[in-house]
Amino acid sequence: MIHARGLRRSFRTRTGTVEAVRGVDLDVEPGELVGFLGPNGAGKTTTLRMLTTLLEPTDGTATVAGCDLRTDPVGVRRQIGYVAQSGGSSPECKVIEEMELQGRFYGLTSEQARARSAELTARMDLAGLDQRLIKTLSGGQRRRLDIALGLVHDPKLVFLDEPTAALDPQSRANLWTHIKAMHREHNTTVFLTTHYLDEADALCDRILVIDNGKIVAQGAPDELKAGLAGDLVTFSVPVTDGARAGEIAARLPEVSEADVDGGTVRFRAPRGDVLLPDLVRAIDAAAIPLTSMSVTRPTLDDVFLTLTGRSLRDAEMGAEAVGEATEDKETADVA
Ligand SMILES: Nc1ncnc2c1ncn2[C@@H]1O[C@H](COP(=O)(O)OP(=O)(O)OP(=O)(O)O)[C@@H](O)[C@H]1O
Repeated sequence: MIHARGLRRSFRTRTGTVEAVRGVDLDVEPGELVGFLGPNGAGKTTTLRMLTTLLEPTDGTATVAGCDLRTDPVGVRRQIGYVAQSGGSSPECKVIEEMELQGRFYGLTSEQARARSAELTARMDLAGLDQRLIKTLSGGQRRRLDIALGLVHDPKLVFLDEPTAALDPQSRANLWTHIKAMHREHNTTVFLTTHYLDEADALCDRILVIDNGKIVAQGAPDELKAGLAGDLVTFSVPVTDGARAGEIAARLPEVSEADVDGGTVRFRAPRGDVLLPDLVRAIDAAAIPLTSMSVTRPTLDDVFLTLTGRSLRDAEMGAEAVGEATEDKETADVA
């Protein structure tokens, strides 16, 4: 559905050239829900704007929904839906007017546009709000309307740029439900950017991690986490049995970093949950009484920390501070 090779984009600013995207290769297959995760300024939006034909790449090639980005940008635009970070609806318009206008814009007859609007407003939980001015909608309702507008022409591929930015936790969870339903029930391929770890974790089949304009890792959320040191397994036994329990644990397959502290044994394993039954059997066979046991999954923040040497949250805070100091965007584009 998306195949990009060596995508690059630089911008000339007053203070020099910014290499926003520095050679991105990516493949998204039909029906996937892929998250593009990275801190502020990592290059997510720039990549998205290139893939949606809004920005010409400085270098590289891509096909999007079967059309070549450079030679057939109109074909790309016909096939995709794009929901920008800022949305695209007019505050002074009524919901129904905006929906129908969007339908007409994509070549639907008035009747088709009306039917499509009714279907999408129902799907996005906006039924009953048809006659409301868009400026009176809540943040969550407005984001759902933005997504409905992006779906008017029934695209097989939808790009969502920071879909839940600035929403409260309840509205975010609600929007996730709608995005999942769109993906599952209509088999829509979704490519979304986010800098929320929990969002990427909860929503996405696969995550591409971008930092400094380059993809630094990709995989299913669980794969990425398991690719680290693995889950942390902790269990407790009587202090007198600690050393023996530690030796038993260390003999289990794929166990690393086994450590004993009194009656507490800790170790790492790629899938701690899968290892637990074997561990329980082995400890039981040695007639050692178990008093407690837990498995802790590494977080995506741990993944980011391992890959880049800093936490995603620190990176975001750092980028925000830099962004405030050098607000130099939109100076001049280097095509
Ligand atoms: N038009 C522009 N002119 C100059 N620099 C730009 C322009 N657009 C983006 N940049 C710079 O390119 C880098 C990548 O920006 P981009 O918006 O793609 O990041 P992002 O990962 O989407 O961040 P955010 O999460 O804040 O949206 C940043 O350093 C940004 O300041």
